[in-house]
Amino acid sequence: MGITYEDFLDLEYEPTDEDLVCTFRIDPATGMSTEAAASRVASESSNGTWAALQTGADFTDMGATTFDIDGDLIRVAYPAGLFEPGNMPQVLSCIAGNIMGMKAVDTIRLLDCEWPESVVSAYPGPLYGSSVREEIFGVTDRPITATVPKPKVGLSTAAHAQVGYDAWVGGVDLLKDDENLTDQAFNPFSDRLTESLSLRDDAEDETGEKKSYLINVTADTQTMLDRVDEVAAQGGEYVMVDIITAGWAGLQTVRERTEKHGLAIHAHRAMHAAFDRLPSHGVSMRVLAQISRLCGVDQLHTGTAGLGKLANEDTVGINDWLTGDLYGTTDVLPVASGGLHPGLLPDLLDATGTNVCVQLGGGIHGHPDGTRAGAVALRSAIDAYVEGRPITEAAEETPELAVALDKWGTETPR
Ligand SMILES: O=C(O)[C@H](O)COP(=O)(O)O
Ligand SMILES: [Mg+2]
Repeated sequence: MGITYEDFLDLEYEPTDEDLVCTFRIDPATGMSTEAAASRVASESSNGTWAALQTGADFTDMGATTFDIDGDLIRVAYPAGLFEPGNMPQVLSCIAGNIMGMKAVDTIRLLDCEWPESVVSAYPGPLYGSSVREEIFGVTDRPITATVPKPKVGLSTAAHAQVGYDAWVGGVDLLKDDENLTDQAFNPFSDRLTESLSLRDDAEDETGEKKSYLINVTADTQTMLDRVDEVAAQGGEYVMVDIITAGWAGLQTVRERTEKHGLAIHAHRAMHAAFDRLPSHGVSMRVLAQISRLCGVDQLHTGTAGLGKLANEDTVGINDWLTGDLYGTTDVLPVASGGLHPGLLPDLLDATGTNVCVQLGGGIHGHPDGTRAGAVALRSAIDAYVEGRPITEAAEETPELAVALDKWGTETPR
């Protein structure tokens, strides 16, 4: 028995319920037919290589099959047995591994995956998902809100916590660390945790509302686990992980530990654009979101439907996937963040619906009257939207919102 590229292309093949089906867009190299490139994608991502191989009796065929070619789109079916149960790095070493750099294609993009139940069931999925709104904050009718103090790094521990306090009492639900704030000398992790949770308690007393803190535990895996334990011991409800830079293995290990403590995971996606920004190459944000759900994040940044400062692909489609059914697993709460301000909220929430977390950094702290006023403006805009009122009407009663709308209007920042 030998294996050659041709063995990985079968346009008559019908995927089974056990197969993981991946859709790729490919641009074959000069002189390479689509069929030849497509068969190489299936080969290199499963059990083939550039040379024809001889196999003997002690061999389980874990070959993938390209079963559909439609212009530059190809679909590849992978047998579930190719994948180690619950090992996301291993899955990605198949479906987004060597093929991303192989010369048979000038570009290749993993656009979408259809995950079989046999693969999904080996992952924990989120502990809370969008139920954080109700379970942590007791909120059912509105998006929850978050804010990142700005400047994103450099604030002292006391100043950072004070910004959190001002935002909480102004009406924000969640204080969030920025993606590059972890444990630096100007604002050490442990001090920040203690001081912020102390002011959180004050803000809860003052407002009568539940408040919480997304503290960034991102580091090497052992340090992340220590920080997760510390957050739980101090009475936090969440940890935040930069899931792309920390890596899927680290995230999976953190997810095991957060389960033990009942903590939720807020996932920041910094560096995702290295994979998904160029439309013809890499791994789509849609697939990164799917992987995040399997690995068990509760909240995930998914963009702002084109309204904010960051380049976005299909925010609405991704959010639908994250909140849709996946064999009964818990959903994920989408987080809209990056260049938002109150004037953009109606269009944003029209696009995403209200089962989201809305995060404003500059859109709160850049308010001419400061953080607390910025937080009041955000909350007023959210409440008006949920009540079905124009935010311009709410601005007549809430001067903080009027000032924000006057400053930013409905412009999309860059
Ligand atoms: O981490 C984030 O989500 C960003 O720092 C958002 O900041 P911005 O609201 O000022 O764009
Ligand atoms: Mg940020």
